[in-house]
Amino acid sequence: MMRSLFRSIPKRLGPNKLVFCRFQSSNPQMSFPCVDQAQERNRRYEESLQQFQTSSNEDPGACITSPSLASGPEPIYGKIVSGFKKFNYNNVFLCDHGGILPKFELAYETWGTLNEDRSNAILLHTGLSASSHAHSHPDNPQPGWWEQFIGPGKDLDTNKFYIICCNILGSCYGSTGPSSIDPGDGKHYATRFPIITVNDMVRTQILLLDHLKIDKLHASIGSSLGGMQSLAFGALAPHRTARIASISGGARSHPYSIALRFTQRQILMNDPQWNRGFYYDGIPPHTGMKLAREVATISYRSGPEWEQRFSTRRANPAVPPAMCPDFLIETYLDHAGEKFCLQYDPNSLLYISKAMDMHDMTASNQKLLAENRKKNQHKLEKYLAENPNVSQEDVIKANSNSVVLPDTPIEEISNEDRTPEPDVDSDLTAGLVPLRNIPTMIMGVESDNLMPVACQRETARCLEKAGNDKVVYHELNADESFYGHDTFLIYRKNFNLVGSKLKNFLEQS
Ligand SMILES: CC(=O)SCCNC(=O)CCNC(=O)[C@H](O)C(C)(C)COP(=O)(O)OP(=O)(O)OC[C@H]1O[C@@H](n2cnc3c(N)ncnc32)[C@H](O)[C@@H]1OP(=O)(O)O
Repeated sequence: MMRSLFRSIPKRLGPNKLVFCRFQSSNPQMSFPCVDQAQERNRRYEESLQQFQTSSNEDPGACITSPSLASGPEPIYGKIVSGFKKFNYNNVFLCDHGGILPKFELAYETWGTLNEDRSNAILLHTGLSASSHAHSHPDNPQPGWWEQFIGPGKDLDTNKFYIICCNILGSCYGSTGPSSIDPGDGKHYATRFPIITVNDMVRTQILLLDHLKIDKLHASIGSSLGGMQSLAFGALAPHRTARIASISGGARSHPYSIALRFTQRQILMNDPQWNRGFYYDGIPPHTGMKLAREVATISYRSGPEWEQRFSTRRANPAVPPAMCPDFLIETYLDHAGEKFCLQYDPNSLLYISKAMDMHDMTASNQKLLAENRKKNQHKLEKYLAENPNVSQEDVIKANSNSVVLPDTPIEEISNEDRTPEPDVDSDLTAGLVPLRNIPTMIMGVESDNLMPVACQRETARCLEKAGNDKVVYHELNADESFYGHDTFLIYRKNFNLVGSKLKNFLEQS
């Protein structure tokens, strides 16, 4: 007679609420609740897909979510259709690596009031998986991912500034990305979506600013990938921002970060359900996503924090050791993966994380991209020839934003005592010349494993060498924050160093 084995595994439902869930093993010999859990998720997804297909005409593939995901820094966007404004750009857009988007959309949200001379706007660039919902508002009252930082009198003071937060190209939270429909054939782009760069993301945002008739920003700011974008903005359009703040970002990726993201992509792409990116009509690669998120979470936080928070405690010392989540750190990672695996589009993760890897503001890389774009101009011409109704002028304007590098290399300040630096330093210095007149705040966190503080030091150093004498550099040491990369997302009342330093920088004349 078949015997069902049950095994209890702990599950956190909220702070300090540990309950035990029971999963039935499909194999009578062995019990692996975490494996059963993935199968159960598959079954639930299949069921909800069927229900969804019968009850709605909407597309289940666009940003899939689970009803159990009702917490976290971002709202549950599910079928993301409202709560933000939309910028529709109906002209062709040529990407840095030669891909063509016949048109694109960007979701954005705003807080505060644009002043009469339109000079108080701050563009808040987001991290990898964030939506435009940085703060609550009447159209979406759920708390945003920077809820505590934005508002009247807050770090981003809405009494003074008009804050614009834009969901990035490639994402799935209302902007055009792999889960969007290709107008060419009415099907999801999936992995036919073009490779995009951080510059491409910023170029679309510059078009949004044109649309909003904002010539010059008070500041371009962001953390993590957002910090990369805020710097890229300075290289693409130095005349369009009065300040830049980059927190835990950097002017180029670190090989360690690339390695971490590569591993996540490999895990995801090797989930058979990824199906080379064409999963929108079926079950998404949720197991790959979950595992990728677990690896990502390891890179988002720090060892010292986890020592204090979890140490080597087991979730339930009363039960025998098991292969499935057992230590508190394991149940924590499991929870983080579970929470995310149906919340975000896997292909968006692939494209955006790849863009982060390729982020490199050295002069040589920026020149290469500019050359690439010139080489690919014929694609635009072909498109225009095939679509005579498209305004040529608009297309040229949209695709003219390119890096503003000097024609002649800058002369390095001579310093005989200085030990020769590796080439990359001068290359990055030359790449940052366009930012030399823009007051720039760089902030790093010593406990950051993902974007090592060395990247922030390098960015600040090269900016100074490029002639920028208004670089403000802050580094939070281990006593000031041990939350690693995610420091910028964690608000601590009366000890909010990220917010307070940013506020000082934004409000100084
Ligand atoms: C790379 C870029 O460009 S951007 C950077 C990317 N970073 C991210 O995406 C951030 C992801 N992290 C988050 O979203 C976090 O929730 C933050 C940063 C917003 C807040 O962090 P914290 O306040 O420390 O909370 P954290 O999420 O770590 O822990 C709380 C959650 O873990 C659960 N939890 C805590 N300990 C355990 C445990 N031992 N076992 C199981 N679950 C646990 C809690 O129940 C809670 O669950 P809930 O969120 O579903 O309510």
